[in-house]
Amino acid sequence: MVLNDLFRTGHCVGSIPKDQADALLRLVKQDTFLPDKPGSPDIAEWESDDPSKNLNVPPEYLSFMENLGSSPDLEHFRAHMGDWSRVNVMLQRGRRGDSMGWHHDAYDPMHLICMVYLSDELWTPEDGGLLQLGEGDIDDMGFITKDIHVHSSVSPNHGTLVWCINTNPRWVHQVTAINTDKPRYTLIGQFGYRENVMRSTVRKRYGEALR
Ligand SMILES: O=C(O)CCC(=O)C(=O)O
Ligand SMILES: [Fe+2]
Repeated sequence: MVLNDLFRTGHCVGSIPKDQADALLRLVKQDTFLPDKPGSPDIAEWESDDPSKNLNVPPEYLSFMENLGSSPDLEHFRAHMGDWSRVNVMLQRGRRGDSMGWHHDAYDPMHLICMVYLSDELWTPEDGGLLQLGEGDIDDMGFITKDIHVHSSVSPNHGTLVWCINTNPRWVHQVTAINTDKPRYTLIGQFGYRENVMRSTVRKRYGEALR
């Protein structure tokens, strides 16, 4: 965890050990994915619409994320706010043509999120599927408006780990269109507090259409 990067730009980029990435990729390849909206990545069948209420995360993924959340790298956060009492996990498979527009993870009010990429093949920028991390002005609802300044573009290579602060709605991310037949796997972790999740009225605030 590079605190300067994280607090200057809202994100930082690192990696997980190769043996852990290899073990996760083996699991992911055996998983079943269901289609989401056209143009959006497929989602693991064990996911739920409300990640904070999902009790069906396979234990191998959950334990990996719980370990990541308790790593010394995150001590700064836990010193301020206490140990995470809720860890969400999601898994997605993007394919050619899929993309995701600029957003922060407003669909669940968790404090810190991470993305872990898993792949057998090497990704180049020409393959698309870049995770872009940016910043821009927001409207009164906390949604990004326009003129996003892109801080980083990250290819989804095996073992890459990206941390994002999810409490500042100016810090957003998107996924550019995938231009290759390589499957693009993302394991997503969200770290926060059960109390906040239970009290959340996200759909009341942002509307029922929110994912
Ligand atoms: O797959 C990625 O790189 C990003 C996924 C994401 O932003 C999300 O599911 O909210
Ligand atoms: Fe996201």
